[in-house]
Amino acid sequence: MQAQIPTDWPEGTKYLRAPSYSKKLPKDKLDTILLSKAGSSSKEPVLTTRGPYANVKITQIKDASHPAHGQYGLFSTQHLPPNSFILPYLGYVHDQSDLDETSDYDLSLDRELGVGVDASHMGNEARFINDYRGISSGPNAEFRDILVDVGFGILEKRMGVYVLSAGKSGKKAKGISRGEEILLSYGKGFWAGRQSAAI
Ligand SMILES: C[S@@+](CC[C@H](N)C(=O)[O-])C[C@H]1O[C@@H](n2cnc3c(N)ncnc32)[C@H](O)[C@@H]1O
Repeated sequence: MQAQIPTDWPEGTKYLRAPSYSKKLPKDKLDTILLSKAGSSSKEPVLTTRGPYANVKITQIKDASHPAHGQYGLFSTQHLPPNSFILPYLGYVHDQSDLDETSDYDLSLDRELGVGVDASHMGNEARFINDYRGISSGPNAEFRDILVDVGFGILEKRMGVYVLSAGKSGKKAKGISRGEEILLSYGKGFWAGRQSAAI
């Protein structure tokens, strides 16, 4: 039986159900990502999760006023309550010795160790989440550290995408409505980097 992949998944990009580790990642860095369940006292939530994700849909953007018109975005297929987990951000886990500086899909996993997750050639639905700038007044989702129980007594450190907490604003209290685009903040650094690359 062929394993399922999401509708509209791009040809030539590998669909991942778990992170793919660079062979150049040294053991001491790997040991900060793959933790023993028995010895772990981490505060992060421990989840079990595996794609494809039915709560989201990869959709081509047809609205000409959308800044990523013609590209893809990630939309919800159901109401997603405030503070709820949506999906993990999967990709190629690497350090600075194995970095693609041209990637627009590279997310930091551990800033101190210089470890990132690059979803340019392989990843899951999360690689399609756009930045809110020019689309909405703010993001409706954010990255949070998570631990995933991968069995064999191992917890794997990943980045998870969560719906923003309700906060004080009435808008955020609704969470993400069915059919709404999921939007993150990539951070100003992402756009500043693109600007300097274009010069
Ligand atoms: C991680 S990808 C997001 C998915 C991408 N739209 C796709 O179809 O593969 C990041 C790229 O999406 C585009 N993008 C994301 N948010 C955007 C925004 N607010 N305005 C313009 N382009 C955006 C940019 O081309 C950026 O380099």
